[in-house]
Formats: sequence, C-alpha cells, structure tokens
Amino acid sequence: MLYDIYHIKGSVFYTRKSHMTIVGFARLLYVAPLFQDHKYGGHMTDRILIIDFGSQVTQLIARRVRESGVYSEIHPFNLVTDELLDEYAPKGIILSGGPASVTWEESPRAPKKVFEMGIPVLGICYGQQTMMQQLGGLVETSEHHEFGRAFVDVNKECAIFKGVWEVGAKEQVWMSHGDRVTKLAPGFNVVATSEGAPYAAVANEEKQFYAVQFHPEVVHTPHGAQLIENFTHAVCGCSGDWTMAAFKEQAIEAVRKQVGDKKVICGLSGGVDSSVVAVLLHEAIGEQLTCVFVDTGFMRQGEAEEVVTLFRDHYNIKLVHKDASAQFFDALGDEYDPEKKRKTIGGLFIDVFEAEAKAIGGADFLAQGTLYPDVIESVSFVGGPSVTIKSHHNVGGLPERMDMKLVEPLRELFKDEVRELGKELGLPEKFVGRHPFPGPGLAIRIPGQPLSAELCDILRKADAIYLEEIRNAGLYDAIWQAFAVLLPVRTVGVMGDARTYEFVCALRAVTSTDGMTADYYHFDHEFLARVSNRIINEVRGINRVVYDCTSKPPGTIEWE
Ligand SMILES: Nc1ncnc2c1ncn2[C@@H]1O[C@H](COP(=O)(O)OP(=O)(O)OP(=O)(O)O)[C@@H](O)[C@H]1O
Ligand SMILES: O=c1[nH]c(=O)c2[nH+]cn([C@@H]3O[C@H](COP(=O)(O)O)[C@@H](O)[C@H]3O)c2[nH]1
Ligand SMILES: NC(=O)CC[C@H](N)C(=O)O
Ligand SMILES: [Mg+2]
Repeated sequence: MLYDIYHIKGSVFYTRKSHMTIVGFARLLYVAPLFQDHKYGGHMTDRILIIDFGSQVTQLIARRVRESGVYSEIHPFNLVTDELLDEYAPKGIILSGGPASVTWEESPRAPKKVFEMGIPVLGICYGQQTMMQQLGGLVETSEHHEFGRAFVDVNKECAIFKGVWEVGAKEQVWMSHGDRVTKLAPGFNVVATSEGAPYAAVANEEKQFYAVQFHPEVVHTPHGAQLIENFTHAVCGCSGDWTMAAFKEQAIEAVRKQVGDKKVICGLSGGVDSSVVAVLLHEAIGEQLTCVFVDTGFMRQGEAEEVVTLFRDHYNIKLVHKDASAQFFDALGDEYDPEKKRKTIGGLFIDVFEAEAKAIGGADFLAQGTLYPDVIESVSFVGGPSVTIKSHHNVGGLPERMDMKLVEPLRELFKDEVRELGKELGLPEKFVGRHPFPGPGLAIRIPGQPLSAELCDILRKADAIYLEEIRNAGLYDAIWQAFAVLLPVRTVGVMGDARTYEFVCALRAVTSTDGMTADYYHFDHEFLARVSNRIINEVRGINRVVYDCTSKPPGTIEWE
C-alpha cells in the first residue's frame, strides 16, 4: 500500500508513504512556518488552482498547466478554504486523483464553493468521481479495475478535445482506478467511453465542468498535455503569460518592494538555486546584497575559485569568501557518525553566517533558494509522522536565531524552471546545468572514518577525474547527479610489480527528476573501465574502483 491515511481534525488526510520515509528532511521543519506569509497566487494574473486529493502524480498536473504557460499552485483538499478560493481567484480549478474511494463513509470532498464560483472545473480520476458524487451522480466500486494503458472511444465533441481528438477516434490514455462513475450528475453528457469506464470523459458544457476517469497529466496519455492546454486556454481563457521572462520582471519588483532599502545576506554555494537567487537579487537590489560563500574544506576541486571568479569578477556581486575549513575540521574532530557530522556542519554554517552578518553591520533579510517542491512537501506533511532518514544540512535554524526575515524568490518554481530563470538572467550554462551538490559536501562522501585534509584531497582528485570523463563523454546532462565516494576499506593490489594496500573508491551516478527516487545510471563498461584506470593511475591512495548500482529506494543517493 503506497498510501497512509491520517485523520486530522476530523478530515481524512493522505501522505505519500514513499515520500514520507524518503524525504524525512529537516527541510520540513524550516519550510513549514514560511508558508504562512505566502501570498496566494504569486504575481501572475491568470491562475489555475489544483486541489490535491493525494494522487502520486498531482505534481505533474501543475507541470502540465505551467507548460501551457499558465501559473498554477497545488493545495491539499483539506486546506482549501472559501477565503483561499476568494484570495487566489483562480480562472479554473482542477481536482486531482487520489487513493481514497468516494464510496467510503468518510472520504475527501471538494469544497462546495468550487462548483458555485461560475468558473470551469476539471476533475481527474478521483476528482471526476467526487465531482459526480457531489453534483448528484453515483460512483460504485467495480470488479473491472483498469490499471495502465487503456483506450477510449471519443463519441461526442467536447471543448477539451478540440483540435486534439476527433469524434469517432480511438485514443490511448492511462488509467488507474477501481471505482467508476455509474450514474451521471444532472446536466452532464458522456463524451468518451472505455471498456472499464463507460464514463471515461464527461462534460457539462454549459457550466464548463469536465471530468475524466483517465490521467491526462501523465506522458502515457500521449495527447494529455494538449487536453490540459485546451482546458487552461480555450475553456478557462488564460492567456499563457507564465514565461520566465515575465516571472523575472515580476520577481524583481516583488523583491524590491519587500526589501526596501535594507540589507540582505545570501548564502551562496555555487549550486543552481543559490546562484539564481544571488543573480536575481543583484539585479533587484544591487549593493544591498552581500553573498557569503563558505569554504568548508569539503568542496569539490576548483569549486571555490569558480564561484568567486564568477560572482565577484564577472557579476561584480559583493561576495565574502569565508575560508572556514579549519573551523569545520576542528569541530568534526574524529567524528564519523553521519548524523553527528551533518548536525555539526549545519550548526557551523549558522555560526559563520551569523558572524558575517555582524561583520557587515547586521542584515535584515536572509535570502534562500527554497523551491516549490519544498513548499508542497511541507504542506503535504502537515501533521504526518515523518521518519528522519537524514538531517539534511540547511540554513533553516537561521531565521529564528538570527532574527532575519526571509526572501525566497524561487518558492513558486520547480527546479527546471529555476534553470530556465537562470538562463533568462544570463547565468552561464555551466552554472545553470550543474548537478546538485549537498551542503556538507565531501564530508558525507568519506564514510566510516574520521575526516582529514588528506582523505579529502584523495577523494577530490578521483571525483574530478570522474566528472571530467563524464563531461568528455557528453553524459553530464543525461545524468542527474554523479560523484565519487571514498570507502574506509583498503585492499591489496599490484602496481609495477609491487604490492599496494590502498583505499577503494566507489562511483555513483543517478538519473532522477527530483532526487526523491532515482535509478543508477547505466554506463557502458568501456566508460567505467576508462575512469577506473585513470583514477588508479592518477590518484595516489586508491587502488580499486567499484560502481554503485543501487537505486533509490532502497538506497539513498548519497552514501551517508
Ligand atoms: N558552501 C556554502 N556556502 C554558503 N552557503 C551554502 C553553502 N552550501 C550550501 N549553502 C546554502 O544552503 C542552501 C541549500 O543548499 P542546496 O545544496 O540545497 O542548494 P544549492 O547549493 O543552492 O543548489 P543545489 O541544490 O543545486 O546544490 C543553499 O541555497 C545556500 O544558501
Ligand atoms: O543541501 C543538502 N544538504 C544535505 O545535507 C544533503 N544531503 C543530501 N543532499 C542531496 O539531496 C539529494 C537526495 O539525497 P539522498 O538521496 O542522499 O537523501 C541529493 O541530491 C543529495 O546530494 C543534500 N543536500
Ligand atoms: N487514481 C485515482 O484517482 C483513483 C481513484 C479511486 N481511488 C479509484 O480507485 O477509482
Ligand atoms: Mg548545493
């Protein structure tokens, strides 16, 4: 069972179990309170609201709506109040799928107001079922489940099919349901049928209510994205002004308004998120911004130089390059427990930021690269138990301790939108397309033994060779994240007729969309042999290389 159901304040609430156990991020602790001062709807004029009933693919609905050039936000069904509906003022509403059954005595419903606002509504799967039930139709659990690929017969014209599906056509869709609508609500017509769902698509054109049993948001419904675009454009009348160019201008304006003439500190790691935040803020408030790059001693080869050159020399952004490596090594001492290392490192980041804020005479704001998935996760987890798998380093404790207000210009964006915004801001491709790199850096890639500058050096060299070979082979962009790990194991080897007794290096490369789940990257053997050969020949201290072929779950991406 993929879902757990929790009862919160009398309403049924779902969390994704896979996310719950995997995410368990300390992020949740710091993102949650930030949500409170969020103004619904960002700065865009056309907005679609997605009401989440806990489907595994709700995020994809938001993706498709945004790809159609329309701003959208996901809100869990139990947090959609009448005030939110008024304030958010959507041009249309989409009801997501979900694991519950509307036939249960207590299962989620859309707020009544949704159907009384005089705006278009699209129900998907559970969303269809609850729409029918709430408007006077009937839903029953069926013997005939449909999971996966299915075909629908299009038997009537419908605004969301326009220009995509012809009457009489048989079209491929993706289904995942056990219940089905057995009686239509008054005013509705059937517009498509499938073997397992006689009401595969239904419409009340007069009210502009549409409901489908299949999932148009997944790629396995080949024309699904166009159906969603028809809904947002032709039906809801959105103009498609959600472009990164427009977003950039509006975000800059919003930052200026929020910050006024006050000072802002931004922790700059050189990673995509903080780099984009830094450049955006620089455009918005120029000299009021000070970035702090903390060299922990656990950075990759050439990282500090690259960050400093780009931001200080190329952009002329005020940048403090704080070499805190001695502090980090000191504080970690002989520690090799992963959680203790992370906590020590997280705490030290805070100390360094505090000291640097003081050094510039105090700062009123702290800028962070919080992204939309962080916000959604924090909301989806409200009240749910979360198991901590790893305490991710974050600067989350910062606001309370330092009494700074937060500036989070990326909190409405997905990672690839952030990359697009980076391009819009003129950030070099090299920064925009970077693999994520964790705050604790190499310190969590040397498991099982106390850290030292020497071990970091060995790992840094191996990691640089690996990444160089990945770039040379043209694979960098096809891989989500790649890095080397130095294992606490020595093995016997023979080099130049002499015995060696050195460390093992593990190589990791994964594909993923959001880091929550991942598959190992399938390199060809020639490539692995070349990297292995180079590392063993060029890095003193390593005499054996292995490749990690664990997916996530059950593994995690990092080794610690
Ligand atoms: N070495 C560092 N110096 C200063 N700030 C840092 C450093 N490492 C991390 N941070 C701060 O912690 C935040 C979270 O790190 P995280 O790795 O999640 O994001 P990122 O580095 O900006 O992007 P990416 O996820 O692509 O690596 C960063 O946005 C940055 O503000
Ligand atoms: O800023 C960060 N601070 C951390 O403490 C941290 N731990 C893991 N990661 C990154 O998160 C993604 C998922 O990693 P895991 O599968 O190892 O949990 C991967 O991209 C990891 O590199 C971190 N990022
Ligand atoms: N994917 C869904 O939304 C499923 C809806 C409902 N739980 C069913 O099985 O029919
Ligand atoms: Mg990073």
